[in-house]
Amino acid sequence: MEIFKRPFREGSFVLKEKDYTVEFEVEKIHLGWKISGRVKGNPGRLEIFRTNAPKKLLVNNWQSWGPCRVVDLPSFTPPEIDPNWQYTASVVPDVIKNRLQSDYFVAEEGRVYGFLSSKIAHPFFAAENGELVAYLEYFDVKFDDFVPIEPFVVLEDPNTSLLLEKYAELVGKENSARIPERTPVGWCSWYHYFLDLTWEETLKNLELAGEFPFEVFQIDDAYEKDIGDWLVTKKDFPSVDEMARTIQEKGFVPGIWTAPFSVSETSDVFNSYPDWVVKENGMPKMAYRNWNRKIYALDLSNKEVLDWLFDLFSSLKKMGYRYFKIDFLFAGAIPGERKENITPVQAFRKGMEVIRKAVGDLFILGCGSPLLPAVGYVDGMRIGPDTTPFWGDQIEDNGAPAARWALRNAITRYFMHDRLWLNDPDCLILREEKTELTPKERELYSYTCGILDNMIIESDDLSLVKEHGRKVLRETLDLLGGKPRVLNIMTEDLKYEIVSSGTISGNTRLVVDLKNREYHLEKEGKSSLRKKVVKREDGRNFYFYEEGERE
Ligand SMILES: O=[N+]([O-])c1cccc(O[C@H]2O[C@H](CO)[C@H](O)[C@H](O)[C@H]2O)c1
Repeated sequence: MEIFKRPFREGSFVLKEKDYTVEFEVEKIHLGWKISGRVKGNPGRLEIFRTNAPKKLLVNNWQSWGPCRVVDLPSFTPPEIDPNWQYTASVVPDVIKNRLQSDYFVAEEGRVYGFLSSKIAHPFFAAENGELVAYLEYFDVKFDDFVPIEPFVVLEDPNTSLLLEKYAELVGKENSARIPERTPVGWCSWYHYFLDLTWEETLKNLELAGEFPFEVFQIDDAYEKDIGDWLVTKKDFPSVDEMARTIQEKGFVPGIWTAPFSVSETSDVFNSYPDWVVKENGMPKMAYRNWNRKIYALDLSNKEVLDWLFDLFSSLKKMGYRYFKIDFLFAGAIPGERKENITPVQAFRKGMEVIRKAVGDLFILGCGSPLLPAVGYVDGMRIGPDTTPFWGDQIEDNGAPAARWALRNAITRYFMHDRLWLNDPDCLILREEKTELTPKERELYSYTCGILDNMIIESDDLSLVKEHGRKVLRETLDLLGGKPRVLNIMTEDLKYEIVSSGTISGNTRLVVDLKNREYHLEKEGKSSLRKKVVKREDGRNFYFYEEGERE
């Protein structure tokens, strides 16, 4: 093992290079070592750590939709990257096009290597000629004064799941993670209606939602005039204000979808302020392509842009929205030219900070988001690709929508839940028509989300949800409240064993096979204990169980 190109050992060190200086310390911690320090100058792509690469690795993509999966290094070949989506694949696309890349952390059997934050640099690992190398990418930004490097840990124990949980606990503490006490349960329009949602159908579902155990009623992509023009609705919809009022009057928490760091080439906001976006050679730079348009990224280093964002979310809050799904957040962190010379990660966090300030303590669900830089800003986070009303065996495991890969990510990123935020495994689809999912697949998806104690949001035309769907939803909610662990996280056969102690249904165990679409669920009986999560003074979460009625 090497640290800053020297043999790995404890102590304090200084590394003086032509373009930069690093001061760092290697210390022993529980289950391993921690490396922290500071850097000054122009560090570029800074090598932190180097070790022999194992054959089998748990590899993680930087943002919500990307895969977190076990990869066999000897047989790995770099994937094809769609130029319209190169930044969802990687924020350093030159790396992923040539090597195996893992962002933020990487695990092998018995060992986890991980960075505790991404506040300035982008931390990643690359496999190079049989070695595993950890880098901090500083995107050519020069620092006149010392700035902290993102702390790095090496953790060792035969129980890899325990190590990942420990790693997440350290990340949560480092970033003052927000862990809401209550998991929102609700309805979302996207996975039935997609862009064809109408106000008439919204009202129909709002009426039916009263028969379901929902708290949140969230309108997704469809209502807005254009990407960036969030306060103007399409012809069929009433005003954004009236939508909130109508949902509120029915007794639900009004929820709304936006993609706040994105503006389309046709939007009013871009055409009024073409200077507000991230550029390349002085010209607006395409962040990604969707909705048949070029999408640009707002320059979050620009004070005017931040003021606009603050006003947008203050307005939505004032209208009565209390649940904000903020999507395509990776756009805020793409590399490119910005007004101020700060890293894309720093810019992204300025945007997140402003949204959090504007909405106060209301619920923010991150989506399409860089993971580590968002800890401490979001309450919930999508941790996988979009689900689909079909299983998706034939769909590639690259972040494209597929129920199978969405659920796989909910399992492999289970340890983030309750430590970095609440995990959103994406919506349950429980309708009996206009779906190719079999009853077994619908049960399997839902019960896995339940035992993982995740957010439970359903997305259906509720008039198509019959007795089976209602029962599955009830049983899913009864699986919440436990402390889940995936016992065989490093498995390659997509057959996972999950246990959760202290759920509403007692101690539970689920074996779920994503290849053969089979599951086996065991419940030990209803628990009379109720789970409590208390934030300790040191910022970590303390879990305990007490006697008494569950809420
Ligand atoms: O369709 N796509 O190409 C595409 C690419 C990437 C993400 C994506 O879904 C994202 O946005 C939609 C609304 O547009 C929903 O809010 C999903 O829940 C969210 O995850 C869709």
